[in-house]
Amino acid sequence: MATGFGFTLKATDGAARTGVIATPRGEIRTPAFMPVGTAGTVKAMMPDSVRATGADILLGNTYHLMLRPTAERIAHLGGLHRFMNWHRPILTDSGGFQVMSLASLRKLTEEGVRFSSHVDGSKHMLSPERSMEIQKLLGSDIVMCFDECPALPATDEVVAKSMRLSMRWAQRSRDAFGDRPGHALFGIMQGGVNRDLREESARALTGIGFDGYAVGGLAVGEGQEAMFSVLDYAPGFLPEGKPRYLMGVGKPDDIVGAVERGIDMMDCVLPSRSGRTGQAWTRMGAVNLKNARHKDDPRPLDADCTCPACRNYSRAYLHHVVKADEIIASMLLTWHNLHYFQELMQGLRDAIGEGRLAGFVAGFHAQRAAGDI
Ligand SMILES: CC1(C)O[C@H]2[C@@H](O1)[C@@]1(COC(C)(C)O1)O[C@@H]2CNc1nc2cc3nc(N)[nH]c(=O)c3cc2[nH]1
Ligand SMILES: [Zn+2]
Repeated sequence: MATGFGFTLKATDGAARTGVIATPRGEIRTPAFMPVGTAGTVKAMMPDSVRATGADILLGNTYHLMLRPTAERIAHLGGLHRFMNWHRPILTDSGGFQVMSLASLRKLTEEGVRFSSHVDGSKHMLSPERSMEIQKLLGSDIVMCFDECPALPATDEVVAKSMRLSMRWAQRSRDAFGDRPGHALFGIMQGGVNRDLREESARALTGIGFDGYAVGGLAVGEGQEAMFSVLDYAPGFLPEGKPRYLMGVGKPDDIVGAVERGIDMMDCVLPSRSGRTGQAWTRMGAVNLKNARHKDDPRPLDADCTCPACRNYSRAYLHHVVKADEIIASMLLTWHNLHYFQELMQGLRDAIGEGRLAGFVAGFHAQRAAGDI
């Protein structure tokens, strides 16, 4: 790991691991869930509230911040931590995935990607070198290589061609990142759902050498079964002593299955995005607070949850403010969802640490199957 970074494995249970990533801005307990703060904010949350849910690290996006307010402006104002008032670790995605999923008029070449902003149509370019420069300007603690994530389904030929481009871009990212004590660079494995291509990608990345390794190219619509079939072998292609980060995942049962298969870090817009649409995630399963059945229900969302929404409000109130599209609805449900996701991560960390993950997972699934939610 880079100077100032260290990953200590504390326990394993089957393929699952629990440990700590030490960084200059604080420790990250793994397995870790990273709330997504795309444009310098975890939507509907104050930074102190994000911390209160149990988050050790959050995610920012090169693509969004380079367009607005620009990385140069954030650097001029003291960097992303100062700008958004979050002084613990930040991981930034490198922009390639967001360009392909959000920008228009994209032109992909060996050099990089030229595209038009989805914000104002202005012309931009991202390359491994420019992505490293932007992430350095932002001051993020964990920098992601610039890669290309092919949309699935795709032929093996298309996936292979894209993966090999990403591996050349990984080398260029490494070269451009240089030696930055206190900052880590993570490589991103590609290869779709093809085991040989995944292994080829892992060999290429470990040959270059990174402080951590992401499993990319998943959570792009392939479905849980296909994702788990890749995770049954892909983490094992990566160095045991380095963090393994599964990008863009996911629903609670995706998270549990990924941790069982050796993943240490995850991020997903789900808890925050669904919180803004009236959807709550609970130990018993998903609850849609738009549903009229809640309008007279005096019970809390989850009587065993200690978050502000569950401690102080009824389902009837949550239903009312969701239906009225009140701002507090997004605040309360986002807080609850992030609190639940972090509580799930703590449960996983404790279970792995005590060698009882199988029982924890069985209980997790049993709770979701049973009872009225
Ligand atoms: C764009 C947005 C907001 O991010 C979510 C969500 O939409 C959406 C869109 O389609 C679904 C699947 C429904 O979820 O996919 C995102 C979650 N999956 C995901 N995020 C990723 C980020 C990644 N970053 C890099 N650099 N490389 C990758 O290979 C990569 C793969 C990823 N997979
Ligand atoms: Zn709650």
